[in-house]
Amino acid sequence: MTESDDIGGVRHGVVHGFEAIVVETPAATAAVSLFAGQILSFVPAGHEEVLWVSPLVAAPPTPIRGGIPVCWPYFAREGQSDDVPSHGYARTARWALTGSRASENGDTQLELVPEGLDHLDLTVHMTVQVGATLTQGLHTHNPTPDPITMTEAFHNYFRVSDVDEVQVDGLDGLDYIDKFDDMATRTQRGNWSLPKDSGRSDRIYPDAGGTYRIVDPGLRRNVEVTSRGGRSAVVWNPGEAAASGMADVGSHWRDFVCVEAANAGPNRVEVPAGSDHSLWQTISVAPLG
Ligand SMILES: O=P(O)(O)OC[C@H]1O[C@H](O)[C@H](O)[C@@H](O)[C@@H]1O
Repeated sequence: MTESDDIGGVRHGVVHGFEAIVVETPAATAAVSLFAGQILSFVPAGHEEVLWVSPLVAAPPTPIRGGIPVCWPYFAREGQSDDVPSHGYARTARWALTGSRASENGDTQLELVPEGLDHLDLTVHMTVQVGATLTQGLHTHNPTPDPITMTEAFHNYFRVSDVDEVQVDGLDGLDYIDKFDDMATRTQRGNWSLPKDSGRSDRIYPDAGGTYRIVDPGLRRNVEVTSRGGRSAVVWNPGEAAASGMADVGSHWRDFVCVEAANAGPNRVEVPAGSDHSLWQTISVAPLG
């Protein structure tokens, strides 16, 4: 998509203090920050805000705490030296809107590219489709003559009633790498809930099934994430003690859980020379029955 059709419902605005592309369709509203290409808001018609953005969010170039950070071309500092920014360069780049169009079903599609990342070997662009569901695609191209290995994530911050009261299903029986326990491998038994003993979670679930559901009795809704091209799930909340040392979380740690669609840990992606790779996710909301 290199052309912009002249469609209604797409405008520039300021959301949470960030210059953003605001999308309004009959089925939903959404906003994408041009700093970081980060989706900051998704509100399907008849529902409340799905995403959490910290009320203590800092100004650029500090990464935005909340919404959907795009971690690219690596997750955390995996496979990198210690002196690189956490979660890659895309989440502190300025992004440009390169296309917008209406699809046949009334959804609005955006295409965005990060600027100033020409020093990287890989290139990337992102598609965002706003409708009753939110679909996001991160498309990596390797223009070099050699294969390149990468990791990545959609680092979704979901707004919840109380992280202590929600569960995440779709993970039962999976092994996970516990980043809060020296990368120990353990097995998930039943749904995820915030561990009562440690009060925090930083888990990579490799080879996960691709469908994860946040069950939130307090907000009386399920939020479902389905991923294609993303073999890992990550579930993160720093818990009270660590959050108190984070300027942009603090006392608000209960208000979100990150359930991320990723390729991380052992699920590195090798992009062959001259080839492409896409990470997709779709987010949907349903009332709790
Ligand atoms: O503080 P950030 O760089 O935004 O990272 C926040 C978190 O992201 C992921 O979930 C990682 O697994 C965590 O280890 C990390 O703490």
